[in-house]
Amino acid sequence: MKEPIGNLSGLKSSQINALERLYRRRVPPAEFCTQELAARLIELSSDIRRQVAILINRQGIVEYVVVGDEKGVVIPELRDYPLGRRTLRGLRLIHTHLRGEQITEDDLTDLSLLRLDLLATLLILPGREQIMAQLAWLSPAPSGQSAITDPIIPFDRVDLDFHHFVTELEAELERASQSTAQAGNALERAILISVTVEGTRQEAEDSIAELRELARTARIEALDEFIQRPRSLNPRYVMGEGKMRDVVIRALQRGATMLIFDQELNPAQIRSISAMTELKVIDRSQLILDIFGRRAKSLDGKVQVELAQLKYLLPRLTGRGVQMSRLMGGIGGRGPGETKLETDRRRIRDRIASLERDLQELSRGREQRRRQRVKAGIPIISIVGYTNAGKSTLLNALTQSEVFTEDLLFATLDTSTRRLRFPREREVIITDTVGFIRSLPKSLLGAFKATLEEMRDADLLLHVVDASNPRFEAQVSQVERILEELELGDKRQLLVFNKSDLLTGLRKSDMLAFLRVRHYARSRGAIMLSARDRKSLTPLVDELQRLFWPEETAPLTD
Ligand SMILES: Nc1nc2c(ncn2[C@@H]2O[C@H](COP(=O)(O)OP(=O)(O)OP(=O)(O)O)[C@@H](O)[C@H]2O)c(=O)[nH]1
Ligand SMILES: [Mg+2]
Repeated sequence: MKEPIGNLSGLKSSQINALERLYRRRVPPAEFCTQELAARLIELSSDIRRQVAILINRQGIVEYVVVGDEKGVVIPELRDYPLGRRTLRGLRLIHTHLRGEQITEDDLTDLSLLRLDLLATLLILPGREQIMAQLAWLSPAPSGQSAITDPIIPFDRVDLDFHHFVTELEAELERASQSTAQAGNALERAILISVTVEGTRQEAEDSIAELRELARTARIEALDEFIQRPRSLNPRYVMGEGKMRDVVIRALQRGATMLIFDQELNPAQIRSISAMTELKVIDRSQLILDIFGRRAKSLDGKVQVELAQLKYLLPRLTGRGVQMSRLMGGIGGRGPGETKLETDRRRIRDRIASLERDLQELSRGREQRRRQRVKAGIPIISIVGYTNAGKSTLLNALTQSEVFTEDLLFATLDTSTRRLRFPREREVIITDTVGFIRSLPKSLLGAFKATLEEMRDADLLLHVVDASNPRFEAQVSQVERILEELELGDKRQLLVFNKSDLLTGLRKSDMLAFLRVRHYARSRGAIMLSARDRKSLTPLVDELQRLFWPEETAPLTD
């Protein structure tokens, strides 16, 4: 037999038994609550001077009996009724108000956050005997008020065919959330959130624009964006609790399945936000990890990504099971895997240790191959740059090969190495590397280990920039900063401004922006080219030849 939940202290056992018997009640499908049940709730509630709440499922079975205090009642975690992708919980909440008060803001917050089928309060107005009721339900209108509240009326005048009502409401809510979400192959629908106390609004916007790109790469549809720039960060919710709640309600209204934060959340923040909602809560790092997880093809890449994922998750595994599973569930229910999820921290540590051994093994193999190359005395060039700059395309164009390229972030995770032949039997080795991105957490840098090793060996770093990206300056500095961090700042570098074909359009649409790019490129001695146009590569090839074989003055023949 189920027991009542909540504030039972000081209650007589007869009172507890009476509350417990509420679990035996049944409500017919057409009614939201029977007259007798309503009367009983009022009676029990005034006897114990506390609010009493019941949650009834669609079969009319009482699933939870909850006791509050005089002013309110705390709804427990509805573990057996996860929301998942449904728009409504499948539970209605009926509770008593002791002082004849109207439905409160807290009641409406419960309704919105829990996505209840219906919220009803039962009350007796002062000096009256009759049981009164007030009903509220979620509004299907995609914007504006999230709930609709009826006036208080006598219980016996409530005219509601519950089954019909809830079916219609659910269909309407479903339609409303679908109309905001585009049909497509998106795995998830997300609300993007940036909360920052540093930098300008423009910087926050640029960063969230990039987060949108990351989301697109992970096949997540971004439904909406919130940028908050509070004076100080809230330690529990990053933004203020009330604001966080508004965002969550908004997200549920729009049919979102997850919240993505542009800033890294600490474990405590992920926990408190997850306690507020069943939406998945992830941050930029986790999103990047997820993309890496999908994109890693080689054994080496896979091992490194799993390692980075586990290292990221380990300190975050202090929560209860549910939160843990949500954290590790990943996007579209993937991630390091549901089975690993139940394993405890100990097993994760073991796994980390074993992956690290694998990695060492793999790294030894790489080391050997590299040593051979160095011994052969062939110059090595590493192509580096921001993600999506066109690094792989340039490698392909230079070496006439077919490395995978795509207009998504992190198309390349595994390094590929090609030979570029020059006249007179000269050649260099060119390696393609994973793209950089801002706010790349340290734990993720480890995942680039193979790439990094390649870069250490390089005689020259070819820094490729997407000249058509409005944020190219910031991207150049990001890449330079990461290279500094990797202690590669002193390596010889050549700046290449790629996608020059797109600048013709820019010149027409935004002359000033065009001049800015050109000025910047010239002042930095960059080579302009388009990796899509092989003819435009000649200045680069000439320059490489000049750099590696300066004594030769023979003109390039190609
Ligand atoms: N218009 C134009 N598009 C280009 C040019 N070079 C590359 N692209 C496109 O830019 C996108 C990204 O190219 P990739 O070569 O995959 O970029 P990457 O730097 O290797 O990206 P990651 O591997 O994701 O870091 C692709 O859609 C390319 O077709 C260019 O010169 N002009
Ligand atoms: Mg690439």
